[in-house]
Amino acid sequence: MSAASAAAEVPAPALPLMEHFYTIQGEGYNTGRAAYFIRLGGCDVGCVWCDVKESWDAEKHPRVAVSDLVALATAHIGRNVVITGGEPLMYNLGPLTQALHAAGCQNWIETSGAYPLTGGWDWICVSPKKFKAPLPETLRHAHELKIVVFNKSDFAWAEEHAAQVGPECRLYLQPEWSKAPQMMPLIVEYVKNNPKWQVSLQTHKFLDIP
Ligand SMILES: C[S@@+](CC[C@H](N)C(=O)[O-])C[C@H]1O[C@@H](n2cnc3c(N)ncnc32)[C@H](O)[C@@H]1O
Ligand SMILES: Nc1nc2[nH]cc(C(=O)O)c2c(=O)[nH]1
Ligand code: SF4
Ligand SMILES: [Mg+2]
Repeated sequence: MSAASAAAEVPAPALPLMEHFYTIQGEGYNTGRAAYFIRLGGCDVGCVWCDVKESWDAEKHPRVAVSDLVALATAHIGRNVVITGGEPLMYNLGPLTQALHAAGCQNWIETSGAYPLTGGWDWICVSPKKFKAPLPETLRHAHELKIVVFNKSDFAWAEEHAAQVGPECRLYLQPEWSKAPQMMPLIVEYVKNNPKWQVSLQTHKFLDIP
């Protein structure tokens, strides 16, 4: 047996699955588009304002085989799949993204960029965090940079990261959900004065959908 066919018979490692749902992408460039969300468990970045802290402990979530994840993601008419978490890049996403592509999916990722980029992606959203710095290599691959604005010092921090992405990368400022009433007027003024940036809102929270 060749090394290649032996490798093909080794099943891809199962991944901890917190939740999965078919919804509308609520944030950033692909806002408004139907997408199947796969939320992997496990994150050690520790954002104080994280809106999905239940995802952090990978052990709390069952491991699911790649083939079963693909079956879930392709059970609806849409073929856009968002891999999120938790921090999805804590895992090697090569086998999952390969299987999703083979099933005709478009693979999108939501990541902090704190771990090496693995897998094949049609859209990469990097949302860097102060709590664990993004890798320069991952920032260079971003199609979209999405900065969560928690206080007014975050605009200068956003510019530091905008200087590290490629020339085609879309730039978004998204208010931290609980601070939106205070931060939104500042974001509006900032985008008016710095039009390379765009506003991103967590529209799914206004719509009360997942
Ligand atoms: C829950 S995270 C999971 C993916 C990855 N760990 C990350 O942080 O990019 C998904 C997206 O939600 C954003 N997010 C998390 N908590 C938020 C909050 N309280 N307000 C606004 N955006 C938030 C993150 O910055 C990220 O862009
Ligand atoms: N509708 C919807 N859009 C999203 N965009 C990014 C999300 C995430 O938690 O990664 C998310 C989410 O949880 N729901
Ligand atoms: S990196 Fe993402 S999942 Fe992890 S704590 Fe921060 S917002 Fe939450
Ligand atoms: Mg979310």
